[in-house]
Amino acid sequence: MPQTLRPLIAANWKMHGGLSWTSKPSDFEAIYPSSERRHLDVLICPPATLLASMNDGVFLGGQDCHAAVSGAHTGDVSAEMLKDAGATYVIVGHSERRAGGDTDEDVHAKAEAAKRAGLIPIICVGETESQRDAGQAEHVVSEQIKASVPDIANYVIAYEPVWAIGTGKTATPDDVDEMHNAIRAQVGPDVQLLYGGSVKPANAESLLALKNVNGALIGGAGLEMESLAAIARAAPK
Ligand SMILES: O=C[C@H](O)COP(=O)(O)O
Repeated sequence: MPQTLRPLIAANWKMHGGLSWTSKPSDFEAIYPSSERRHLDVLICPPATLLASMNDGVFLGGQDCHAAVSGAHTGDVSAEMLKDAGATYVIVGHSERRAGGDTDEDVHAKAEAAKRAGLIPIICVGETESQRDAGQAEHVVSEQIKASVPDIANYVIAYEPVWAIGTGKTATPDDVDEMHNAIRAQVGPDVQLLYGGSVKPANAESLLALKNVNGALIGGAGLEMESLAAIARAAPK
């Protein structure tokens, strides 16, 4: 089925990588040249320490931000700092940050901070395994969206079932289809919806072919440029 929204293939490197890895985005360009991928966008979200050293033909993003512009917030990075270092996007509300204490209200404030700084927030939502088993998945995700998404025009939603992250368990295309159709009905036609959770080259095509899946948020398989490129190549043209 034709997609109306441009695919976004996003790699979240989490706490992996160092300065010796800075050749990787240029490796990506060699493996899958931008001249062949004008129909999609590729984003790499490295650790903040690497952002300023990367500038190789893909979009860059942060993995989290503080809601304030600056101040006495030891260890934090503001959206403005990410922008200054070359970011276009920032992930907010990743389940690994929510597990560390981020509430929907925090995620809402961080998404507003992203807009203030001129970044596009990728707002993550997703249910736990016990919530899914209890039949609450759609309700949980809908409530997270209501509470986490501010009144801004330009944002991305990443649906990441917590039980599928880094586990090798991928939601079935039917499960993803059902959830993404529900999210689409809630947020309207203009918001890119990414699926995340054990996306690999082997399952990317079936997930990216779904009508309301407009890209992927990739953890482990996004660390290697070959597998990231294979996933990107699976996106519909
Ligand atoms: O941000 C990415 C997600 O947490 C997915 O990670 P994963 O692809 O390793 O399951």
